[in-house]
Amino acid sequence: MSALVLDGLTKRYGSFTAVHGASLRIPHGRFVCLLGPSGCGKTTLLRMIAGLEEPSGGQLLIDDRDITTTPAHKRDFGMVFQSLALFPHLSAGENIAYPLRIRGVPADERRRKAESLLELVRLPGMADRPVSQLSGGQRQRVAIARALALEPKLFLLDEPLSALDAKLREAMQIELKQLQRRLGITTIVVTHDQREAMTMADLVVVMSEGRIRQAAPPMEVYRRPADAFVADFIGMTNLLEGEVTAPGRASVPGGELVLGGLPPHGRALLSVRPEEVLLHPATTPNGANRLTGTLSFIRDLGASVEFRIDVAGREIVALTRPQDRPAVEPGAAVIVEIPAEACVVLPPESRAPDGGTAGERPS
Ligand SMILES: Nc1ncnc2c1ncn2[C@@H]1O[C@H](COP(=O)(O)OP(=O)(O)OP(=O)(O)O)[C@@H](O)[C@H]1O
Repeated sequence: MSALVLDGLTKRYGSFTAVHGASLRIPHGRFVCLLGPSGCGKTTLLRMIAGLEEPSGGQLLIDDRDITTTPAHKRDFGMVFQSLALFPHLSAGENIAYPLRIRGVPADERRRKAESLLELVRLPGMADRPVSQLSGGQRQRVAIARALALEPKLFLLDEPLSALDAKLREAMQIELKQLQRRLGITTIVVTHDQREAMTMADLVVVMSEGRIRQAAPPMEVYRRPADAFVADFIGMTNLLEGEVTAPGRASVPGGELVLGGLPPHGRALLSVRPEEVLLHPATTPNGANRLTGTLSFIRDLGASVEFRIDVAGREIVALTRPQDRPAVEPGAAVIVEIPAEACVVLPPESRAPDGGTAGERPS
């Protein structure tokens, strides 16, 4: 049984469609990140799940019960917004206890519950501290504790960490993930930050232009992107365009690749992660899946070394560990090896029109 089912959820604003038929099954206890660039419809989708936005089409089910038209306050969901929306004149404890007060929970029980929630979010003994005297990260935790006060069935967060500085944000990502694991509560977070999604999610839902492009565990989204948009949005990739010349063979700029999973004929679009690309000096014997190019740039990134290679007028990026750095210098002729198993064959029509990939040569 699925905890939450989205079945063709659609949102139209006049003639503009913000979310096109989003369908997804989210089993109990999963941590889901809705990930995509600005304007892709992730907040609209979350707001439809929360009951804050009425769908123009489709259905929403929780444990097989249709809640598409159930008002937000009857859904038993906890929400944290980017703004946090804490009451500045109340203490941390009073903020957390607020939803309990609305429900008529007696004062001593409210106090006990607020204190245990403060412990849960690692702010023990802070119940009486005015919210105005808390740091950004502490306020974040109070907002999370308040959203959890009514033991919601579903925990929904919209860019909850975006106001925090980079270091605190990373720490909070890990903390939020650990908290979710401890509670086992089904959680959906909106983010535009792919590292954040990779850190926290069991299921990454990649969206663009109002559509779900792929919903899969983080490493699957990285290793087996469903299309060029996902390949390009998650991490860095080389997109190689070619033509199928024979079964299992494709010609690409600079040579030929032998690999599985190609269409029988026509165009082929391949994604190859830079860390899978092997770089050899030009003295290495040429062979299958080896393209000849010229090394144009080397970047030492500390934990890795990045090589930019001009292959038949296209740029290919390779990444190695510093200890595996080949003895090549800019301007040298090199051989780029693309192992067959490193290639992901993508639908050719999914090529992002604006490029912006590692494989795109800057003009
Ligand atoms: N009330 C509205 N009326 C008209 N258009 C809207 C409305 N709300 C959202 N949109 C449009 O729907 C699209 C999706 O918006 P949404 O806020 O869901 O995107 P998002 O992916 O969350 O972006 P961001 O990361 O910038 O918040 C955008 O083009 C937005 O302008």
